[in-house]
Amino acid sequence: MPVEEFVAGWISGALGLVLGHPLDTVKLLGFFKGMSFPIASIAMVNSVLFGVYSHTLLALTATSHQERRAQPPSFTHVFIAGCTGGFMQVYCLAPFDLIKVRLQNQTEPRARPPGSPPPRYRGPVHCAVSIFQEEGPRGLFRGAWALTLRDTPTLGIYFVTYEWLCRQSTQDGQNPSSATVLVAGGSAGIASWAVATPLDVIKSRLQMAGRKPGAYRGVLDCVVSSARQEGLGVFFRGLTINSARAFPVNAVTFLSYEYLLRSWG
Ligand SMILES: CN(C)C(=N)NCCC[C@H](N)C(=O)O
Repeated sequence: MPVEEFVAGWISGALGLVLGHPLDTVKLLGFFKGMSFPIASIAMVNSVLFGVYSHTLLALTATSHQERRAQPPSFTHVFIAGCTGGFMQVYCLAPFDLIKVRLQNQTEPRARPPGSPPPRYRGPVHCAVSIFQEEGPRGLFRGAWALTLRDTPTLGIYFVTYEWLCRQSTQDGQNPSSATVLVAGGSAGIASWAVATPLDVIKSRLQMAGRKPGAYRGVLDCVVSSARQEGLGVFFRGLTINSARAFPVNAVTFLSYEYLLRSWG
């Protein structure tokens, strides 16, 4: 099995992550202060996403990455491959995403008034161990179903948007220019996050609820009670920051992914 797509996905995910670092720091209250954990986790998730996407297209169309400009796959195949990549990366992403959300929602030590109790989780590893001890192994996958609903279709949309925009401004059989890849990749990031944001809100609420008594009974219950209590606007919370971050992160991710695969021939 060719591994270049997985390696290129890992490196491009890491580069996108470094670029998104300032916005993640704002969004995540210091979670990305250290880069080693996100690089080991989110870049690995990107590697699964791009690797599975490319291998699914290979299975569906019998074309390798290099052959796909001359013989472009149909958008239906691109969508199916994107959904498959999105579905497969969820089970790798779920525990890391849960840790991120739990850390994001606790007060930063720097901001704590003197005398207040220390934060519940001391860092990503302590957070993972505590969840495992308190909620069992399944606790680490809390919110995974909402994450599956969020990522399966949205990653289909992600790759279709990218491919469609590249083909609009590229002659048949040619590779898209760097400027085209940057714009198409950034726009794919924005389009996918715009669609993903409502389920992102629900997923984060389920992840935060943990095993608390009175917590939501499931995805639907969380959707209904959030809408009843806070109105439909609740589903668009975070849309602006998600989009502002999505453009540069995904522009760089796609540019480095394409560049690496082209230079490896
Ligand atoms: C809407 N979703 C979930 C995505 N488009 N995911 C793929 C892009 C991942 C990239 N590292 C990012 O954080 O934007």
